[in-house]
Parts: sequence; structure tokens; C-alpha cells
Amino acid sequence: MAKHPNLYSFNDIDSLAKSLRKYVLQCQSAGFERHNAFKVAVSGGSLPKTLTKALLAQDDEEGKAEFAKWEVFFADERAVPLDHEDSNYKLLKDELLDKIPASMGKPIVHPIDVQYMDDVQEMADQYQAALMKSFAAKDSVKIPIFDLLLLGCGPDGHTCSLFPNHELLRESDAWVAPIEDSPKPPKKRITLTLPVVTGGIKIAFVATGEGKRGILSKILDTEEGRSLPCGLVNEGGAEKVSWFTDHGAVQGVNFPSRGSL
Ligand SMILES: O=C1O[C@H](COP(=O)(O)O)[C@@H](O)[C@H](O)[C@H]1O
Repeated sequence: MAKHPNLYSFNDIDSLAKSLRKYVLQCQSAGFERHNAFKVAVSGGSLPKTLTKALLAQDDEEGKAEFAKWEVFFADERAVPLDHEDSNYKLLKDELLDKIPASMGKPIVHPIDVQYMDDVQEMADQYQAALMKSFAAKDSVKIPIFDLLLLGCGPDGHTCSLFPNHELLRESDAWVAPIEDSPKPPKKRITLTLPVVTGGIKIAFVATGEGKRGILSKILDTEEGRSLPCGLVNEGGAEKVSWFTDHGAVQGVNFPSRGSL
């Protein structure tokens, strides 16, 4: 029987955040068992705000985020200074990292090396080298296997900085690739490639609001949507993929959804 992604849909962001918290903490426990660390890749866009709601909520029976054992990489990053309004690092820092109370520990965070701003190929290579170091990759290790990738879904079906019909979707060697013609500004970025994304132990999309409505039904219900970047992640990741959505985003979607984990 074919294995499919899981679609969860909630009344509002608060209930979504509660479930996302439970899910991330389960992934964290699995990561701790696997290598006594939690290696996670995080996107920019609307995700960090919801993630903060999920992770900085009061402790409950699910436990809490143990940030001191987290290693955070960026699923994609824009080639801008780290304090630039377009920086995914700045977004995560402002929304989450700076708000983590000292009692919860501080994660190791891997921003891009901004000295390579004018050479995004070199920036991507350096980021890949950082991944290699962290994942202690030997020659025989084909890809870094993240415990969890937390992804967004753009209104055109893009995820990370993998855009519809772009040649980067066919990249099969590099773990991190540069893009110099991003259809969404800024043009210059780096991104994890599809094999790294689909190779993760768990992959979660967070997509909320009416702005995502049309694209979700395209991705989840149509043949055409399967070739969009998010559709390709669904196909490659199958049952490892979970979509956390609200009712606004999935209205009109036929793909079967569940209301809890
Ligand atoms: O450009 C980007 O967009 C996507 C989607 O953003 P959203 O605001 O529609 O959630 C994001 O996941 C990615 O990290 C970012 O660089």
C-alpha cells in the first residue's frame, strides 16, 4: 500500500501550536536517543512565529524543549547581512532565539558566513562544510540526516528556496546549493537540496491562513501539484512528512485530514 504524508488541520493557530509542540518534542526525544542531540533545519517566512508559540509555551506533560542539545541549521537563507530585514537568521533570532529563557538553554545555531555574500556558490559550499562537520560525515555518508526539517510552503508551492520548475529541483549531488535567480526577492540565496530535505527522519510543513488555500489543494489533490517543490517533498518523504495547517488553509482540500496527532 502506498504511504502518504499526514495532514493535520486545526481550528486556529493556538491548537496547531499545541500539536506542533507535541510533534517537535517527540522528534527531539528520538534525536536524543539517536545521537544525544537534536539536529533541526528551520525555514523562514511565517514559520518561526508559530514555532515560538509552540516551543515557548508553558511546560506540560509532553516535556519541554531542551535547547542546549539543539543544533539549528537553516533550510534556506537569503544572501544578505545577518541583521538585514530579509535574513532568515534575523527572523528566527527576533522571533524565537532571543526569547528563549536562560533556564531552557541556548541552541547551537549555524548562520551563513556573510563574508561570501558576493559568491553564493562559495557560501553554499561553506554551509555544506558546516553540515559535514556537524554530521561527522565520512566519505561513505551520502547526506546529512536531520532529525527534523521544519518547512514553510509558499503560495506558489515553493519550499526552502526550491522554486517551481527551477533546475535546482534536479540537483542530486550537492547538499546545499546556491540560487541567483530566485523569483521571490532577494534573488541570491542558498538552500538545502531536495535529497537532503526528503532524507530527514521527519519533515514538517506549517501552512496557515487563507493565503495558502489554493496552493494546498493543488499540492495535495492534483497531479500537477505533485511536481511542485512541496509535492516533490511529499513524494520523496511520504509518511515521514506531516502537514500542520489551519482550517483556513485547507478549506476545499479533499486529501483526508486529522485533527490531532
Ligand atoms: O522565501 C521564503 O519563503 C518560504 C515560504 O514563506 P511563507 O511566508 O509563505 O511561510 C519560506 O519557507 C522560506 O524559508 C523563505 O526563504
